[in-house]
Amino acid sequence: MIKKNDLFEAEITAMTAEGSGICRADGMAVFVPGTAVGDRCVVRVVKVLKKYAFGRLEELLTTSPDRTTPDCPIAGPCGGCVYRHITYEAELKIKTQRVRDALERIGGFENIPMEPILGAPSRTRYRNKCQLPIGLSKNGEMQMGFYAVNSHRIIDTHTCLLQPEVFDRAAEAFRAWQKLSGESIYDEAAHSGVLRHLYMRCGEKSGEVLVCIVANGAKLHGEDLLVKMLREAVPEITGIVLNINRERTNVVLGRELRTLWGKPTIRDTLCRLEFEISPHAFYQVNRTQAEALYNKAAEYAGLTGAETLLDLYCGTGTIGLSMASRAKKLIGSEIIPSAVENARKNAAHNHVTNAEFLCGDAKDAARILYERGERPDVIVIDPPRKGCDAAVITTIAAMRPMRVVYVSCDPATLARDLKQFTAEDYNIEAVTPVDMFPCTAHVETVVLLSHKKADSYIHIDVEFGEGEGKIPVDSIAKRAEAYKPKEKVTYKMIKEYIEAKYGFKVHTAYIAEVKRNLGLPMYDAPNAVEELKQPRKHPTPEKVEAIKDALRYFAVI
Ligand SMILES: C[S@@+](CC[C@H](N)C(=O)[O-])C[C@H]1O[C@@H](n2cnc3c(N)ncnc32)[C@H](O)[C@@H]1O
Repeated sequence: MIKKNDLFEAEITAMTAEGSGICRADGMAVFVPGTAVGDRCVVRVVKVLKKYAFGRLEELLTTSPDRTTPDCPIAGPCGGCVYRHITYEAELKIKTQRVRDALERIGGFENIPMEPILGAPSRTRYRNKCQLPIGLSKNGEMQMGFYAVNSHRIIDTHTCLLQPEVFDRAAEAFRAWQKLSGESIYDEAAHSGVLRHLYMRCGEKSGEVLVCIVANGAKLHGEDLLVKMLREAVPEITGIVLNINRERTNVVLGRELRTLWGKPTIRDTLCRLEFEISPHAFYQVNRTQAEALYNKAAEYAGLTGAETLLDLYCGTGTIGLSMASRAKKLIGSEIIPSAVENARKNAAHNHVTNAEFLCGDAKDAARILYERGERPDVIVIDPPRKGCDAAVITTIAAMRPMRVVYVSCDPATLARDLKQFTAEDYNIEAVTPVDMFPCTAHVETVVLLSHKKADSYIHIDVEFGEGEGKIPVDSIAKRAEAYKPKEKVTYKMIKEYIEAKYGFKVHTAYIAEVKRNLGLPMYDAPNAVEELKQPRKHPTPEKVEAIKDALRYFAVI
């Protein structure tokens, strides 16, 4: 049995979803970051759990043919680019395999109709947004850059190959201003000091740049000087704003904004539509690949101009709006009110007159639309990482659209949801992985589902509710319940995951507190309830994030 600090020699044979290489020692899987399939290496055991272990690469004995020299000096410690040490060809193969594996193992599908992955034209400088945390070094100097892997330790960084070069210039001007003005730096532990984050957005097509300083206060020392220095160094800047965030939180942006100069938004063009983007608005960070993804979704939607299109989880409406000219009617639905407001504005700004946007949980929105008698011909769904609520899929199936286009950012929850769709009479017609975030572990997938009996179905209208001839809403909930994942995620699993990944322990009560704040069911936490009887401190923001990460990992959220 291997134990911590053991050294062993092994070959990397596969990759985890997070981009670590997998090898075996004493029959146990060991995950080693920074390795590649085909590497033969000496590994030091860092942590041993019941079923797997974590290791550190100590020495590379034989290098994988997939390896390439990382072109970024902080690729290792930063941890953002888990694939910068391998070729793009190899990265795309890994991402394709990840989608295939999830569909086979979780979904139980065979003969998957996979199309080639849509790779990106560039692995560098593709992001149009950055948020750089600011902190103090041990000798009291400002540090700005990225958090080291699994921590809140800032790695001072002057360039990031994922971000446009214009952000580097703006960041340098900001650093120079901080030295001159002496504005204080935020201290997370003490919740004191002013400068928290430098947040920037740029319009790839418009060339506009917005610089947003996130501060623990409503005023900066030397605001005029800041505006002057930024504008002189970066003439592309079209707006400089101050975001006020006085909360003890890991959330980057506060609610309040004050414009220091120029305009508080930027414009960008996506699929021939123009979008006005504020610091708070959701917008795809890789515009070029977002277009590739939307074009594939539009191809799968197969609109002719006669259809009603429903865009569930529509965010600021971008996917649906990009297809609106090819549909008779577009209905978008989204849970965040400000995103719905943005979607309506985006529609008006682009003279789209056949669109309507609703605000609400997808589950309720789908049911309300069903009850209203809407029978969309095509439904596009683009849910968050946790996938769709089972009740959403059940109601979609009751609407019997000809086609469903599922856009997913997590192959595991996609596979789970596709299993339900196929049980609800839908066939998987095509699957295309899309690489939206080269060098990182993320992969998006677009799937086309079509109704199994599209040519021969009888249309039955069903009324939800109580009374004769109506279907009780309860029965939908029961049907949906049957599709919920069966494996029970225990507190122990969450604790083990966090200890392995972050190196610290968390109380059951902390997990329970985070679950309760997220509105998750608490029935499986008798110990947590006991522990909560004792007065206890609340988890630190770092622990809250670690717990949420674990809940996401186990697909609880
Ligand atoms: C992956 S984003 C997709 C956004 C949009 N389709 C786009 O491409 O820009 C998922 C969206 O689902 C929304 N969302 C999350 N949970 C939801 C729910 N339960 N009901 C409705 N919308 C939800 C999020 O606010 C977010 O805008």
